[in-house]
Amino acid sequence: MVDVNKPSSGTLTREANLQTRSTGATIEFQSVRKAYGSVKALHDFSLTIRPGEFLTILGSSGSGKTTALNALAGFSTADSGDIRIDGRSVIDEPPERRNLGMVFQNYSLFPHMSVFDNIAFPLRMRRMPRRDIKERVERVLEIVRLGPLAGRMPRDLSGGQQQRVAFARAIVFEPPVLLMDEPLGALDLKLREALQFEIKEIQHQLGCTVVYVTHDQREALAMSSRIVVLRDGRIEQVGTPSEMYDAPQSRFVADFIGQTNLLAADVAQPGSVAIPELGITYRENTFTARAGSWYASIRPEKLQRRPAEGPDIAVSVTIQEAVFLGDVIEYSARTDHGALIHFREQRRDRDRIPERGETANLVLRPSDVVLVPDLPRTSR
Ligand SMILES: Nc1ncnc2c1ncn2[C@@H]1O[C@H](COP(=O)(O)OP(=O)(O)OP(=O)(O)O)[C@@H](O)[C@H]1O
Repeated sequence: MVDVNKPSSGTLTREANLQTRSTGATIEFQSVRKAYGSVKALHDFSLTIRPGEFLTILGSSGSGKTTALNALAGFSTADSGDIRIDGRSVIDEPPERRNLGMVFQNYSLFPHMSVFDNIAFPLRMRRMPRRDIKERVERVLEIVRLGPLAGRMPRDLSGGQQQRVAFARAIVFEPPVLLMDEPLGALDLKLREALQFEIKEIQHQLGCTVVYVTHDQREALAMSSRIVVLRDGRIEQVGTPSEMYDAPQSRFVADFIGQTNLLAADVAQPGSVAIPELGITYRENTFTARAGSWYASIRPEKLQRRPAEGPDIAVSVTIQEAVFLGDVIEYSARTDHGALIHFREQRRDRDRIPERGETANLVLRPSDVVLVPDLPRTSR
């Protein structure tokens, strides 16, 4: 029997024979603007989301994520601009005409309806024959592994189970687009990670386009085909998770996505870079950065204790703290020029962990330094 209380590894959903499959839609935001009084929540927001894409809108609180999602859902009206789904403008259509599946943080299940009836609701609204409804709901219950709980009321379910019901209700009518606003925000970390896999797996099989909102960069990296970073209502950068991590285009994105060391850098002429806090100057011909002040973003795993080779840059440090994380050790260390930096090592068997006060030589490849501009905050 399926244990519905246990977070899934994803294998069960794979075994469920999915016949449900929708074709994902293309979504276009065209210069969408929205202000609340003097607060400009969304400035000239333009973005094309491809069919079947898992697109995450990522940003800190108040950056405009929900405003963008609500404009797409039809819960709020854009001040100007257009939103198209498969080429059709939906800007004047009420939410129910847009045919979108939606999942929010607070489950929003109907408390007086059983799990079955909650999931059946969108199909009844669409006047589907009773026999087809039963078949569809049972199939979706199997996908989200809630079959044994079909007769329960929402109040008798755990948070994770309620969220699975909300997810089932959103996918049961096979929508071409699924909107999710912080759907896992109320759950604990372990359950959140298990459901991340499950949602991704099911979306992959359904083929629908997903627009997902979160402020959690780890969740965005784990789930998305592409991420949009919003800052103060503007798009700061759009890219795949690896593009965002490996090639951030601003100090903000470098800092927001993953951990990094951000250090002031001076480019004297194209290809000649000084990072005073590391006490280094080096040449890197692939840099096309213009002369001036930049920030060097160096990911902690790029700093390594190993012999320098060829063009490698060496940095001498004194260990401050070593944090044992099982397979990985994270260190903080002080450079000879006063900067506190972080580096991270995979732990190998029987490696001795250096202690506080020991010196170490770290090595870095010039191509692992990403120079980013410090773009100012925009005024609203
Ligand atoms: N109904 C409203 N009335 C006035 N201001 C609003 C309203 N809704 C949103 N705002 C403002 O618009 C800006 C963007 O809000 P939005 O809810 O889109 O941000 P968010 O990124 O989703 O934030 P959070 O992660 O906290 O939900 C914020 O400054 C917010 O205070």
